[in-house]
Amino acid sequence: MDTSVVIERPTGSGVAGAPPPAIGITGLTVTYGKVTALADFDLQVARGETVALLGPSGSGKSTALKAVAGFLRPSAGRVTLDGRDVTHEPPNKRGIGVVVQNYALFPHMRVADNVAFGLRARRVPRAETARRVTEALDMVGMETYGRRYPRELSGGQQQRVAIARALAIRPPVLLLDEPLSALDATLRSDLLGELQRLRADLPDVAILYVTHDQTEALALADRIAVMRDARLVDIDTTDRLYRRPPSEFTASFLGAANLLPARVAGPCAADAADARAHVGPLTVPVDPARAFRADDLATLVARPHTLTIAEPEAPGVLRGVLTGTQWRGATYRLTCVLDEPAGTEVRCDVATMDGVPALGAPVGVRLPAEPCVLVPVGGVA
Ligand SMILES: Nc1ncnc2c1ncn2[C@@H]1O[C@H](COP(=O)(O)OP(=O)(O)OP(=O)(O)O)[C@@H](O)[C@H]1O
Repeated sequence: MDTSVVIERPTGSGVAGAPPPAIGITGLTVTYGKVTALADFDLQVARGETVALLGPSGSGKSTALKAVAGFLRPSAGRVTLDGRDVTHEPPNKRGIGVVVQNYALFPHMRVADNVAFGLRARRVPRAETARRVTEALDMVGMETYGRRYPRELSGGQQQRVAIARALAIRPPVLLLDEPLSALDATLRSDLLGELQRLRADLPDVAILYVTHDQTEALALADRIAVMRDARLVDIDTTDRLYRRPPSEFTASFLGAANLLPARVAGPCAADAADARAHVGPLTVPVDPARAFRADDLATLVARPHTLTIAEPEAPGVLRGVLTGTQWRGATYRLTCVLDEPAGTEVRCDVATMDGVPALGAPVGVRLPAEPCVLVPVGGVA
């Protein structure tokens, strides 16, 4: 008799009685020849939730999105939509709205026909199609452009039309693959604002948003999934991942971060309230992202805007030398090289140059009063 036990991973939300996730991805693996583009990837997106897939180029973000859309066939794992297994369904049966970075509008069709395309393919009656095209164009502020051709629109306008086209089918799931990356900085910022407004207009739609731009992820996502080398490395709510990154990689990828070498003062559990670590000559309270043993080497994460400048002889500061200043518009970014931990470079954002010494002069760097997060050493490429 076969006594082996097959352990199935849950595809639902994991909570008895809870609705299945709008998007459920379980153990998804995609290979291109010898390249593993996505390895054993798990992610669930709830109805009404926006999850950003954030990671460097080549980390597998678009591959994950394409597998959800049905544009490629995974070598293992499955995809569910609202609990329905769609792993082997073609894209047009999945009922998903997809927007990619280079608009992909049909050049020979007017804007209204582009937006109507998915509805006509679904044989939606003509009057209803007209109503939904107007509604979708209205949502992206393009209601007066229906008769234009794509070539008569700016890049930002074309991307709005592409979003309207995806929305016209009223999809429960919207996949956005770097939708702003082809636009210049001003347009990107405008359209980011519009996507935020649009999000509020679509309270039930689950959105998976692929980007390598942390600003977009921070602005739009409820949760961020950080990817690296075909794998999901960290996932949490946007606020928590930014304020309390669990790894050096996520800390540095999600905003500027100083990574200070530290040594753990005593054994501590993850999240322990009384944990302390030695940083240079100081012993400071820390917020451990995981359990550490006494004397473990670790890394203290401090965002540049949380550090302040002080007199080098002031108590409780890390002494160093000011090696650089850079005006960044709203703030100045100071670079200091610490005496201890020797040679460690820290960046500190200050609103004014008042009290900042001359380049090459000694300076004190004060850590924030709130404990900084302590993460394991290593992991930044
Ligand atoms: N059609 C393909 N054939 C072979 N390898 C591919 C193919 N598409 C992607 N890859 C490889 O799979 C890996 C993941 O690619 P993917 O496009 O998912 O990354 P990404 O994180 O979306 O990157 P980017 O931000 O640059 O778009 C990369 O190593 C890439 O070179």
